[in-house]
Amino acid sequence: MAAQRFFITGTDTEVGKTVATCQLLRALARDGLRVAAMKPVASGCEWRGGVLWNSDVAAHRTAMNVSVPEDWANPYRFEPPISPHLAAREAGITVSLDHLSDCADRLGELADVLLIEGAGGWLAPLSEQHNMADLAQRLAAPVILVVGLRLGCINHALLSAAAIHAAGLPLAGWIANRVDPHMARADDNLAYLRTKLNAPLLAEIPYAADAVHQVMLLNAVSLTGGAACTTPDTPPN
Ligand SMILES: Nc1ncnc2c1ncn2[C@@H]1O[C@H](COP(=O)(O)OP(=O)(O)OP(=O)(O)O)[C@@H](O)[C@H]1O
Ligand SMILES: C[C@H](N)[C@H](N)CCCCCC(=O)O
Ligand SMILES: [Mg+2]
Repeated sequence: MAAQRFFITGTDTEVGKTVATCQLLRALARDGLRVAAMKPVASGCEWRGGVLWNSDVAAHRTAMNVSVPEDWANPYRFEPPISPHLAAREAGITVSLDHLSDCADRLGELADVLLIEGAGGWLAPLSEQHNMADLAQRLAAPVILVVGLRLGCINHALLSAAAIHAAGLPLAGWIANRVDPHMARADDNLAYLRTKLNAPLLAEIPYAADAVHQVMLLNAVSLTGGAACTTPDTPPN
């Protein structure tokens, strides 16, 4: 049976999509599920042993519990750390949604859950024609929004949620990631978002130097079991 897939987006680049993806993979694996991740397009790669290496893809590999071919998990990789549409254009490559959909289908045969991490935020472009939202639509993947808790994130989170809704995709849930340990009124910001984002808060990720290696403490929410999603009245801790 094909994997249940989720598209992991964020309020911006560098808000913790990779950290959240890795933590969620581990949490689901601990529940006995076969989990895989995909990074459809990675810009910001480096040459290692004659091949382009990407840190997001490498991090995903530490948290997956199935073996998947690199060319399916990360079909497009580019060296410069710039917007994917520019990196692809400079490389003379057109990112194909057909190809990405094909790779996601193949990966989906190997796992129970497939997490697909976008690059940048919801409308980051893949080409002159397409962006992450088009890809998520093409993959028909419910969306998980990672909110990097820092000043400005309320606006970014609500705009992202509105755009996800406008794309006709369900917001399966959101994750609050404490990327800024010095953020003033962080809890008040989080409380406001809980009242305004019309989706369950799946988890809060504390600030930690080794966050990418940790396991997500999921709230009492069913992502994969088919039961109704619920957010507890009182968050854990
Ligand atoms: N909870 C956290 N505590 C401490 N550092 C964090 C946390 N979450 C993320 N970081 C750090 O912030 C940086 C950005 O995180 P990450 O790479 O997960 O972002 P991203 O949204 O995946 O970025 P991109 O758009 O490049 O894929 C990384 O250095 C990461 O280790
Ligand atoms: C290189 C970086 N870390 C990401 N992979 C790409 C971020 C693209 C952002 C595009 C934009 O919204 O301006
Ligand atoms: Mg990332």
